[in-house]
Amino acid sequence: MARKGVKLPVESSEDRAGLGPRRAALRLLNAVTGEGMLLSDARAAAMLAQLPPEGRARAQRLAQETLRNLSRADEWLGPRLRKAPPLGVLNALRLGAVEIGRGEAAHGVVNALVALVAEGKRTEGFRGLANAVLRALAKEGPEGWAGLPGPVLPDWLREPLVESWGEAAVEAMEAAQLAGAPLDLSAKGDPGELAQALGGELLPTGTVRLDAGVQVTALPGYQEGAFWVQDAAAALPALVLDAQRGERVLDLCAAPGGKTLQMAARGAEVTALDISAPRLERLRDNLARTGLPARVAQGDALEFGEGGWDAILLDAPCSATGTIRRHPDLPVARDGAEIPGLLDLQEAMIDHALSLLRPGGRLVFATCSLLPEEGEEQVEAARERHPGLTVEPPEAPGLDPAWRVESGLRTRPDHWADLGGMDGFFVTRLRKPGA
Ligand SMILES: C[S@@+](CC[C@H](N)C(=O)[O-])C[C@H]1O[C@@H](n2cnc3c(N)ncnc32)[C@H](O)[C@@H]1O
Repeated sequence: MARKGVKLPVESSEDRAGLGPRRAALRLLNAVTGEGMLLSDARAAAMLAQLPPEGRARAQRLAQETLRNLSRADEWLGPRLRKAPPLGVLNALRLGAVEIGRGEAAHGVVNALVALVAEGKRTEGFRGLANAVLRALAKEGPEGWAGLPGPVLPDWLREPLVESWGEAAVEAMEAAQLAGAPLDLSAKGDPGELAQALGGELLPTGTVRLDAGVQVTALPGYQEGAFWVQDAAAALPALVLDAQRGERVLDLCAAPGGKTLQMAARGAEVTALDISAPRLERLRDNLARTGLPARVAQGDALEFGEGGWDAILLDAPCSATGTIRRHPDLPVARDGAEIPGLLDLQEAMIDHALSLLRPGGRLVFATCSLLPEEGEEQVEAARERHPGLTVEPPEAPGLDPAWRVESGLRTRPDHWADLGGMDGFFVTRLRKPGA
Protein backbone atom coordinates (compact mmCIF):
# COMPACT_ATOMS: atom_id res chain seq x y z
CA MET A 1 0.00 0.00 0.00
CA ALA A 2 1.26 3.52 -0.77
CA ARG A 3 2.63 5.51 2.16
CA LYS A 4 0.88 8.78 2.87
CA GLY A 5 2.49 11.62 0.92
CA VAL A 6 4.22 9.35 -1.64
CA LYS A 7 2.90 9.93 -5.14
CA LEU A 8 2.53 6.84 -7.27
CA PRO A 9 2.45 7.24 -11.06
CA VAL A 10 -1.18 7.52 -12.07
CA GLU A 11 -2.35 5.49 -15.03
CA SER A 12 -4.34 7.88 -17.18
CA SER A 13 -7.20 6.91 -19.47
CA GLU A 14 -4.75 7.80 -22.30
CA ASP A 15 -2.33 5.11 -21.06
CA ARG A 16 -5.12 2.58 -20.71
CA ALA A 17 -6.22 3.22 -24.28
CA GLY A 18 -2.61 2.90 -25.49
CA LEU A 19 -2.92 6.31 -27.13
CA GLY A 20 0.57 7.61 -26.26
CA PRO A 21 2.60 4.85 -27.96
CA ARG A 22 0.21 4.71 -30.90
CA ARG A 23 0.35 8.49 -31.34
CA ALA A 24 4.16 8.35 -31.33
CA ALA A 25 4.16 5.37 -33.73
CA LEU A 26 1.89 7.28 -36.07
CA ARG A 27 4.16 10.33 -36.00
CA LEU A 28 7.13 8.09 -36.78
CA LEU A 29 5.26 6.50 -39.68
CA ASN A 30 4.28 9.91 -41.03
CA ALA A 31 7.91 11.07 -40.86
CA VAL A 32 9.29 7.92 -42.55
CA THR A 33 6.67 7.72 -45.30
CA GLY A 34 6.21 11.47 -45.78
CA GLU A 35 9.62 13.00 -45.11
CA GLY A 36 11.98 10.12 -45.82
CA MET A 37 13.21 10.14 -42.21
CA LEU A 38 14.97 7.06 -40.85
CA LEU A 39 14.00 5.69 -37.45
CA SER A 40 17.66 6.04 -36.40
CA ASP A 41 17.41 9.79 -36.97
CA ALA A 42 17.78 11.92 -33.85
CA ARG A 43 14.38 13.46 -34.62
CA ALA A 44 12.80 10.04 -34.23
CA ALA A 45 14.24 9.75 -30.72
CA ALA A 46 12.86 13.21 -29.92
CA MET A 47 9.37 12.07 -30.96
CA LEU A 48 9.54 9.29 -28.38
CA ALA A 49 11.06 11.36 -25.59
CA GLN A 50 7.72 12.12 -23.89
CA LEU A 51 6.97 8.45 -23.32
CA PRO A 52 8.11 6.20 -20.45
CA PRO A 53 10.60 3.47 -21.51
CA GLU A 54 7.94 0.76 -22.08
CA GLY A 55 5.83 3.18 -24.12
CA ARG A 56 8.86 4.13 -26.19
CA ALA A 57 9.66 0.49 -26.89
CA ARG A 58 6.03 -0.18 -27.82
CA ALA A 59 5.85 2.82 -30.17
CA GLN A 60 9.06 1.72 -31.90
CA ARG A 61 7.79 -1.83 -32.20
CA LEU A 62 4.48 -0.68 -33.67
CA ALA A 63 6.19 1.57 -36.21
CA GLN A 64 8.67 -1.14 -37.21
CA GLU A 65 5.99 -3.83 -37.54
CA THR A 66 3.86 -1.53 -39.68
CA LEU A 67 6.82 -0.72 -41.93
CA ARG A 68 7.70 -4.40 -42.30
CA ASN A 69 4.10 -5.07 -43.34
CA LEU A 70 3.37 -1.92 -45.31
CA SER A 71 2.53 -3.60 -48.62
CA ARG A 72 0.34 -6.19 -46.89
CA ALA A 73 -1.54 -3.50 -44.99
CA ASP A 74 -2.09 -1.60 -48.25
CA GLU A 75 -3.31 -4.77 -49.91
CA TRP A 76 -5.84 -5.31 -47.12
CA LEU A 77 -6.98 -1.69 -47.11
CA GLY A 78 -7.08 -1.21 -50.88
CA PRO A 79 -10.57 -2.61 -51.65
CA ARG A 80 -12.02 -0.50 -48.81
CA LEU A 81 -10.67 2.84 -49.98
CA ARG A 82 -12.19 4.42 -53.05
CA LYS A 83 -9.39 6.98 -53.17
CA ALA A 84 -6.25 7.46 -51.12
CA PRO A 85 -6.92 9.46 -47.93
CA PRO A 86 -4.32 11.95 -46.59
CA LEU A 87 -1.10 10.25 -45.48
CA GLY A 88 -1.82 10.73 -41.77
CA VAL A 89 -5.13 8.87 -42.15
CA LEU A 90 -3.62 6.17 -44.35
CA ASN A 91 -0.87 5.55 -41.81
CA ALA A 92 -3.41 5.28 -38.97
CA LEU A 93 -5.28 2.70 -41.05
CA ARG A 94 -2.05 0.84 -41.82
CA LEU A 95 -1.15 0.76 -38.13
CA GLY A 96 -4.65 -0.47 -37.27
CA ALA A 97 -4.53 -3.10 -40.02
CA VAL A 98 -1.26 -4.52 -38.73
CA GLU A 99 -2.44 -4.57 -35.13
CA ILE A 100 -5.76 -6.21 -35.99
CA GLY A 101 -4.02 -8.63 -38.33
CA ARG A 102 -1.64 -9.63 -35.57
CA GLY A 103 -4.48 -10.41 -33.19
CA GLU A 104 -4.51 -7.31 -30.96
CA ALA A 105 -7.94 -6.76 -29.29
CA ALA A 106 -9.77 -5.18 -32.24
CA HIS A 107 -12.15 -3.02 -30.20
CA GLY A 108 -9.26 -1.21 -28.49
CA VAL A 109 -7.33 -0.81 -31.73
CA VAL A 110 -10.29 0.71 -33.58
CA ASN A 111 -11.17 3.10 -30.73
CA ALA A 112 -7.59 4.27 -30.27
CA LEU A 113 -6.88 4.87 -33.94
CA VAL A 114 -10.18 6.57 -34.63
CA ALA A 115 -9.43 8.85 -31.64
CA LEU A 116 -6.01 9.68 -33.12
CA VAL A 117 -7.50 10.45 -36.53
CA ALA A 118 -10.04 12.73 -34.82
CA GLU A 119 -7.19 14.62 -33.09
CA GLY A 120 -5.56 16.05 -36.20
CA LYS A 121 -6.86 19.19 -37.92
CA ARG A 122 -6.18 17.74 -41.34
CA THR A 123 -7.42 14.27 -40.49
CA GLU A 124 -10.46 14.85 -38.22
CA GLY A 125 -12.83 14.87 -41.19
CA PHE A 126 -11.85 11.25 -41.92
CA ARG A 127 -12.94 9.94 -38.55
CA GLY A 128 -16.02 8.22 -39.99
CA LEU A 129 -14.00 6.61 -42.77
CA ALA A 130 -11.37 5.37 -40.31
CA ASN A 131 -14.06 3.92 -38.09
CA ALA A 132 -15.83 2.14 -40.96
CA VAL A 133 -12.66 0.75 -42.54
CA LEU A 134 -11.11 -0.49 -39.30
CA ARG A 135 -14.37 -2.08 -38.20
CA ALA A 136 -14.54 -3.91 -41.52
CA LEU A 137 -10.98 -5.21 -40.99
CA ALA A 138 -11.84 -6.16 -37.40
CA LYS A 139 -14.68 -8.32 -38.72
CA GLU A 140 -12.23 -10.27 -40.87
CA GLY A 141 -9.66 -10.34 -38.07
CA PRO A 142 -6.35 -12.23 -38.17
CA GLU A 143 -7.81 -14.78 -40.58
CA GLY A 144 -8.24 -12.13 -43.25
CA TRP A 145 -4.68 -10.95 -42.60
CA ALA A 146 -3.27 -14.45 -42.83
CA GLY A 147 -4.70 -14.84 -46.34
CA LEU A 148 -2.76 -11.86 -47.70
CA PRO A 149 0.35 -12.33 -49.84
CA GLY A 150 3.73 -11.74 -48.15
CA PRO A 151 5.22 -8.24 -48.12
CA VAL A 152 7.10 -6.95 -51.15
CA LEU A 153 9.91 -4.40 -51.27
CA PRO A 154 9.30 -1.08 -53.05
CA ASP A 155 10.06 -1.08 -56.79
CA TRP A 156 13.18 1.12 -56.59
CA LEU A 157 14.92 -1.66 -54.67
CA ARG A 158 13.01 -4.74 -55.79
CA GLU A 159 13.66 -4.30 -59.50
CA PRO A 160 17.49 -4.14 -59.35
CA LEU A 161 17.52 -6.97 -56.80
CA VAL A 162 15.44 -9.22 -59.06
CA GLU A 163 17.77 -8.37 -61.92
CA SER A 164 20.84 -9.31 -59.86
CA TRP A 165 19.63 -12.27 -57.80
CA GLY A 166 16.38 -13.51 -59.40
CA GLU A 167 12.76 -13.54 -58.25
CA ALA A 168 13.03 -16.52 -55.87
CA ALA A 169 16.01 -15.05 -54.01
CA VAL A 170 14.25 -11.71 -53.62
CA GLU A 171 11.13 -13.41 -52.27
CA ALA A 172 13.37 -15.16 -49.74
CA MET A 173 14.93 -11.79 -48.80
CA GLU A 174 11.44 -10.33 -48.33
CA ALA A 175 10.55 -13.23 -46.05
CA ALA A 176 13.75 -12.57 -44.09
CA GLN A 177 12.85 -8.90 -43.79
CA LEU A 178 9.44 -9.85 -42.41
CA ALA A 179 11.00 -12.24 -39.89
CA GLY A 180 13.38 -9.57 -38.53
CA ALA A 181 16.81 -10.19 -37.05
CA PRO A 182 18.17 -11.86 -33.91
CA LEU A 183 20.63 -10.21 -31.53
CA ASP A 184 24.20 -10.92 -32.66
CA LEU A 185 27.23 -10.33 -30.47
CA SER A 186 30.98 -10.34 -31.08
CA ALA A 187 33.08 -11.49 -28.14
CA LYS A 188 36.11 -9.64 -26.82
CA GLY A 189 37.52 -12.97 -25.65
CA ASP A 190 36.58 -16.56 -26.41
CA PRO A 191 33.22 -16.68 -28.27
CA GLY A 192 32.49 -20.25 -27.12
CA GLU A 193 32.74 -19.18 -23.48
CA LEU A 194 30.53 -16.16 -24.15
CA ALA A 195 27.91 -18.32 -25.87
CA GLN A 196 27.88 -20.63 -22.88
CA ALA A 197 27.70 -17.79 -20.35
CA LEU A 198 24.75 -16.15 -22.14
CA GLY A 199 22.98 -19.30 -23.31
CA GLY A 200 23.41 -18.18 -26.91
CA GLU A 201 24.18 -20.06 -30.09
CA LEU A 202 27.77 -20.05 -31.35
CA LEU A 203 27.69 -19.52 -35.12
CA PRO A 204 30.41 -21.07 -37.33
CA THR A 205 32.17 -17.71 -37.83
CA GLY A 206 32.34 -16.98 -34.08
CA THR A 207 29.31 -14.72 -33.66
CA VAL A 208 27.14 -15.41 -30.61
CA ARG A 209 23.45 -15.31 -31.45
CA LEU A 210 20.60 -14.57 -29.01
CA ASP A 211 16.86 -14.02 -29.45
CA ALA A 212 15.73 -10.68 -30.84
CA GLY A 213 13.83 -9.57 -27.73
CA VAL A 214 16.85 -9.70 -25.40
CA GLN A 215 17.84 -6.37 -23.85
CA VAL A 216 21.56 -6.18 -24.50
CA THR A 217 22.46 -3.72 -21.73
CA ALA A 218 20.95 -6.09 -19.15
CA LEU A 219 23.11 -9.06 -20.19
CA PRO A 220 25.86 -10.18 -17.80
CA GLY A 221 29.21 -8.89 -19.03
CA TYR A 222 27.79 -5.90 -20.95
CA GLN A 223 29.03 -3.26 -18.49
CA GLU A 224 32.41 -5.03 -18.31
CA GLY A 225 32.71 -4.89 -22.11
CA ALA A 226 32.82 -8.64 -22.74
CA PHE A 227 31.05 -8.19 -26.10
CA TRP A 228 29.49 -5.73 -28.51
CA VAL A 229 26.49 -5.88 -30.82
CA GLN A 230 27.44 -6.77 -34.40
CA ASP A 231 25.53 -8.70 -37.06
CA ALA A 232 27.24 -11.95 -38.10
CA ALA A 233 27.78 -10.59 -41.62
CA ALA A 234 29.13 -7.28 -40.32
CA ALA A 235 31.84 -9.24 -38.47
CA LEU A 236 33.16 -10.79 -41.71
CA PRO A 237 35.22 -7.87 -43.10
CA ALA A 238 37.54 -7.77 -40.07
CA LEU A 239 37.82 -11.57 -40.08
CA VAL A 240 38.84 -11.45 -43.74
CA LEU A 241 41.34 -8.65 -43.12
CA ASP A 242 42.93 -10.91 -40.48
CA ALA A 243 44.81 -8.18 -38.59
CA GLN A 244 47.92 -9.44 -36.83
CA ARG A 245 49.28 -8.43 -33.43
CA GLY A 246 51.31 -5.23 -33.76
CA GLU A 247 50.28 -4.47 -37.35
CA ARG A 248 49.44 -0.84 -38.20
CA VAL A 249 45.86 -0.92 -39.40
CA LEU A 250 43.66 1.97 -40.54
CA ASP A 251 39.88 1.72 -40.15
CA LEU A 252 38.91 4.41 -42.62
CA CYS A 253 35.13 4.65 -41.96
CA ALA A 254 35.16 3.34 -38.44
CA ALA A 255 32.20 4.53 -36.39
CA PRO A 256 30.45 3.25 -34.31
CA GLY A 257 33.40 0.89 -34.20
CA GLY A 258 32.40 -2.77 -34.38
CA LYS A 259 35.27 -3.58 -36.72
CA THR A 260 37.75 -1.37 -34.86
CA LEU A 261 36.99 -3.40 -31.73
CA GLN A 262 37.48 -6.71 -33.55
CA MET A 263 40.89 -5.64 -34.86
CA ALA A 264 41.98 -4.08 -31.56
CA ALA A 265 40.96 -7.31 -29.78
CA ARG A 266 43.42 -9.16 -32.03
CA GLY A 267 46.24 -6.91 -30.86
CA ALA A 268 46.58 -4.72 -33.97
CA GLU A 269 47.51 -1.05 -33.61
CA VAL A 270 44.32 0.46 -34.96
CA THR A 271 43.66 4.03 -36.03
CA ALA A 272 39.90 4.65 -36.29
CA LEU A 273 38.88 7.51 -38.56
CA ASP A 274 35.38 8.78 -39.25
CA ILE A 275 33.84 12.02 -40.47
CA SER A 276 30.95 12.01 -37.99
CA ALA A 277 31.58 13.43 -34.51
CA PRO A 278 28.41 11.95 -32.93
CA ARG A 279 29.18 8.51 -34.36
CA LEU A 280 32.78 8.78 -33.09
CA GLU A 281 31.37 9.49 -29.62
CA ARG A 282 29.70 6.07 -29.80
CA LEU A 283 33.00 4.55 -30.95
CA ARG A 284 34.81 6.13 -27.97
CA ASP A 285 32.12 4.80 -25.61
CA ASN A 286 32.58 1.33 -27.10
CA LEU A 287 36.35 1.51 -26.63
CA ALA A 288 35.93 2.72 -23.04
CA ARG A 289 33.40 -0.03 -22.21
CA THR A 290 35.49 -2.83 -23.68
CA GLY A 291 38.84 -1.41 -22.53
CA LEU A 292 40.28 -1.99 -26.00
CA PRO A 293 42.88 0.47 -27.34
CA ALA A 294 42.67 2.44 -30.60
CA ARG A 295 43.74 5.86 -31.79
CA VAL A 296 40.67 7.87 -32.80
CA ALA A 297 40.66 10.63 -35.42
CA GLN A 298 37.87 12.73 -36.87
CA GLY A 299 38.05 13.77 -40.51
CA ASP A 300 37.25 13.14 -44.14
CA ALA A 301 38.79 9.88 -45.33
CA LEU A 302 39.56 11.49 -48.68
CA GLU A 303 41.71 14.11 -46.98
CA PHE A 304 43.52 11.79 -44.59
CA GLY A 305 47.17 11.89 -45.59
CA GLU A 306 49.04 9.49 -43.30
CA GLY A 307 50.37 6.58 -45.37
CA GLY A 308 52.41 3.37 -45.04
CA TRP A 309 49.66 1.20 -43.52
CA ASP A 310 50.03 -2.58 -43.38
CA ALA A 311 46.30 -2.97 -43.89
CA ILE A 312 43.24 -0.77 -44.37
CA LEU A 313 39.62 -1.63 -43.69
CA LEU A 314 37.25 0.41 -45.83
CA ASP A 315 33.69 -0.22 -44.64
CA ALA A 316 32.37 2.38 -47.02
CA PRO A 317 29.21 4.48 -46.81
CA CYS A 318 26.57 2.75 -48.96
CA SER A 319 22.85 2.27 -49.55
CA ALA A 320 22.72 -0.03 -46.47
CA THR A 321 20.20 -2.16 -48.37
CA GLY A 322 21.71 -5.27 -46.77
CA THR A 323 20.32 -4.21 -43.39
CA ILE A 324 16.61 -4.25 -44.28
CA ARG A 325 15.87 -6.95 -41.69
CA ARG A 326 17.01 -4.59 -38.94
CA HIS A 327 15.85 -1.40 -40.63
CA PRO A 328 12.44 -1.93 -42.27
CA ASP A 329 12.16 1.87 -42.54
CA LEU A 330 15.02 2.05 -45.05
CA PRO A 331 13.29 0.78 -48.22
CA VAL A 332 10.32 3.04 -47.44
CA ALA A 333 12.23 6.20 -46.49
CA ARG A 334 14.72 5.99 -49.33
CA ASP A 335 14.19 5.93 -53.09
CA GLY A 336 17.67 5.15 -54.38
CA ALA A 337 18.38 8.75 -55.40
CA GLU A 338 21.51 8.86 -53.24
CA ILE A 339 23.11 5.79 -54.85
CA PRO A 340 25.00 7.49 -57.74
CA GLY A 341 26.70 9.84 -55.25
CA LEU A 342 27.60 6.90 -53.01
CA LEU A 343 29.14 5.01 -55.93
CA ASP A 344 31.40 7.98 -56.71
CA LEU A 345 32.39 8.28 -53.06
CA GLN A 346 33.17 4.56 -52.79
CA GLU A 347 35.33 4.71 -55.90
CA ALA A 348 37.24 7.74 -54.63
CA MET A 349 37.70 6.08 -51.22
CA ILE A 350 39.08 2.86 -52.75
CA ASP A 351 41.61 4.88 -54.78
CA HIS A 352 42.63 6.96 -51.79
CA ALA A 353 42.90 3.95 -49.50
CA LEU A 354 45.20 2.22 -52.00
CA SER A 355 47.43 5.32 -52.07
CA LEU A 356 47.75 5.14 -48.25
CA LEU A 357 48.76 1.45 -48.14
CA ARG A 358 52.39 0.42 -48.03
CA PRO A 359 53.50 -1.57 -51.12
CA GLY A 360 52.21 -5.11 -50.64
CA GLY A 361 49.64 -3.99 -48.09
CA ARG A 362 46.07 -5.28 -48.09
CA LEU A 363 42.78 -3.47 -48.42
CA VAL A 364 39.48 -4.96 -47.34
CA PHE A 365 36.61 -3.13 -49.02
CA ALA A 366 33.14 -3.86 -47.67
CA THR A 367 29.62 -2.53 -48.03
CA CYS A 368 26.35 -3.56 -46.33
CA SER A 369 24.60 -3.32 -49.69
CA LEU A 370 22.72 -5.87 -51.78
CA LEU A 371 23.53 -4.06 -55.00
CA PRO A 372 26.45 -5.46 -57.05
CA GLU A 373 27.27 -1.92 -58.20
CA GLU A 374 28.33 -1.18 -54.60
CA GLY A 375 30.33 -4.42 -54.38
CA GLU A 376 31.38 -6.78 -57.16
CA GLU A 377 31.30 -4.03 -59.81
CA GLN A 378 33.39 -1.66 -57.67
CA VAL A 379 36.12 -4.30 -57.47
CA GLU A 380 36.05 -4.92 -61.20
CA ALA A 381 36.38 -1.18 -61.89
CA ALA A 382 39.15 -0.77 -59.27
CA ARG A 383 41.18 -3.56 -60.93
CA GLU A 384 40.88 -1.77 -64.26
CA ARG A 385 42.06 1.51 -62.71
CA HIS A 386 44.92 -0.19 -60.78
CA PRO A 387 46.79 -2.76 -62.85
CA GLY A 388 48.60 -5.19 -60.57
CA LEU A 389 45.96 -5.04 -57.86
CA THR A 390 45.03 -8.61 -56.93
CA VAL A 391 41.98 -10.14 -55.32
CA GLU A 392 42.81 -12.65 -52.58
CA PRO A 393 40.28 -15.39 -51.76
CA PRO A 394 38.92 -14.66 -48.28
CA GLU A 395 40.07 -17.06 -45.59
CA ALA A 396 38.50 -17.25 -42.14
CA PRO A 397 37.00 -19.99 -39.96
CA GLY A 398 33.37 -20.85 -40.70
CA LEU A 399 32.98 -19.11 -44.07
CA ASP A 400 30.11 -20.70 -45.96
CA PRO A 401 30.94 -21.80 -49.52
CA ALA A 402 27.56 -20.34 -50.60
CA TRP A 403 28.90 -16.83 -49.95
CA ARG A 404 31.93 -17.12 -52.22
CA VAL A 405 31.97 -15.09 -55.41
CA GLU A 406 34.83 -14.39 -57.78
CA SER A 407 35.80 -11.13 -56.08
CA GLY A 408 35.23 -12.16 -52.46
CA LEU A 409 32.19 -12.83 -50.29
CA ARG A 410 28.57 -11.96 -50.90
CA THR A 411 26.05 -12.49 -48.10
CA ARG A 412 22.32 -11.85 -48.33
CA PRO A 413 19.45 -11.70 -45.80
CA ASP A 414 18.19 -15.06 -47.08
CA HIS A 415 21.52 -16.78 -46.36
CA TRP A 416 21.88 -18.91 -43.22
CA ALA A 417 18.06 -19.06 -43.17
CA ASP A 418 18.10 -22.11 -40.86
CA LEU A 419 20.33 -20.25 -38.39
CA GLY A 420 18.23 -17.05 -38.34
CA GLY A 421 19.58 -15.17 -41.36
CA MET A 422 22.25 -12.52 -41.70
CA ASP A 423 22.68 -9.02 -43.13
CA GLY A 424 23.61 -8.55 -46.76
CA PHE A 425 27.28 -7.67 -47.18
CA PHE A 426 29.95 -7.62 -49.84
CA VAL A 427 33.55 -8.16 -48.74
CA THR A 428 36.69 -8.26 -50.85
CA ARG A 429 40.38 -8.51 -49.94
CA LEU A 430 42.74 -6.72 -52.30
CA ARG A 431 46.55 -6.76 -52.34
CA LYS A 432 48.50 -3.73 -53.49
CA PRO A 433 51.43 -4.73 -55.71
CA GLY A 434 55.04 -4.16 -54.79
CA ALA A 435 55.78 -6.13 -51.63
C1 LIG B 1 29.07 1.63 -42.83
S1 LIG B 1 29.39 2.88 -41.70
C2 LIG B 1 30.78 2.27 -40.83
C3 LIG B 1 30.48 1.23 -39.78
C4 LIG B 1 31.71 0.85 -38.96
N1 LIG B 1 32.81 0.39 -39.80
C5 LIG B 1 31.44 -0.23 -37.94
O1 LIG B 1 31.76 -1.38 -38.15
O2 LIG B 1 30.89 0.10 -36.88
C6 LIG B 1 30.12 4.10 -42.72
C7 LIG B 1 30.75 5.24 -41.96
O3 LIG B 1 31.39 6.09 -42.91
C8 LIG B 1 31.43 7.39 -42.37
N2 LIG B 1 31.76 8.32 -43.45
C9 LIG B 1 30.96 8.78 -44.43
N3 LIG B 1 31.65 9.60 -45.25
C10 LIG B 1 32.92 9.65 -44.77
C11 LIG B 1 34.10 10.32 -45.18
N4 LIG B 1 34.11 11.11 -46.24
N5 LIG B 1 35.20 10.14 -44.44
C12 LIG B 1 35.21 9.35 -43.33
N6 LIG B 1 34.11 8.70 -42.91
C13 LIG B 1 32.98 8.83 -43.62
C14 LIG B 1 30.05 7.53 -41.73
O4 LIG B 1 30.06 8.53 -40.74
C15 LIG B 1 29.82 6.14 -41.17
O5 LIG B 1 30.17 6.09 -39.82
